[in-house]
Amino acid sequence: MKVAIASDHGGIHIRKEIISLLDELKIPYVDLGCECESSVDYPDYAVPVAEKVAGGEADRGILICGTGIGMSIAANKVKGVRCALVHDTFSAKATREHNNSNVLAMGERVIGPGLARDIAKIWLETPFDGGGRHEQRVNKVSLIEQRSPE
Ligand SMILES: O=C(CO)[C@H](O)[C@H](O)[C@H](O)COP(=O)(O)O
Repeated sequence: MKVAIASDHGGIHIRKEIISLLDELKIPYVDLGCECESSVDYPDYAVPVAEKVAGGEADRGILICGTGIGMSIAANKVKGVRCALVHDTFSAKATREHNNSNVLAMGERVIGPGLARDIAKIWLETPFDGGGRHEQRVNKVSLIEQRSPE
């Protein structure tokens, strides 16, 4: 598995925490910034991660901003991306099992680094419960993308 990760200025500390988790789990990753403490725009970081996942260069993406909301909205505009905004461990497991989410968004102004690390670990390690009702529902979500105008 390869992960693409990015944050805006509101998510730098949790991004560093998750990078240390990825190192610990020996999961390869590409860190797409941001590099600075100054204010940046979350779509400029969400879209490159989402496109790496949609294009197959990364298997999963992780995005952090202040709330996770802006990142998740932007990432979900990219076809093929199922970005889940998660702030609890139950949802981290459920969104992998039920939604086969391929991008995780979290908010550093909502949760601390310890919980973010636990959420990311569970999300990375939980497989999709495919082959049944969940796969059927995820396929219906993909069909919505196909009927949307370009
Ligand atoms: O996009 C967001 C909210 O939907 C993120 O939380 C951003 O990090 C936040 O909007 C940044 O706010 P700031 O006042 O520019 O620091």
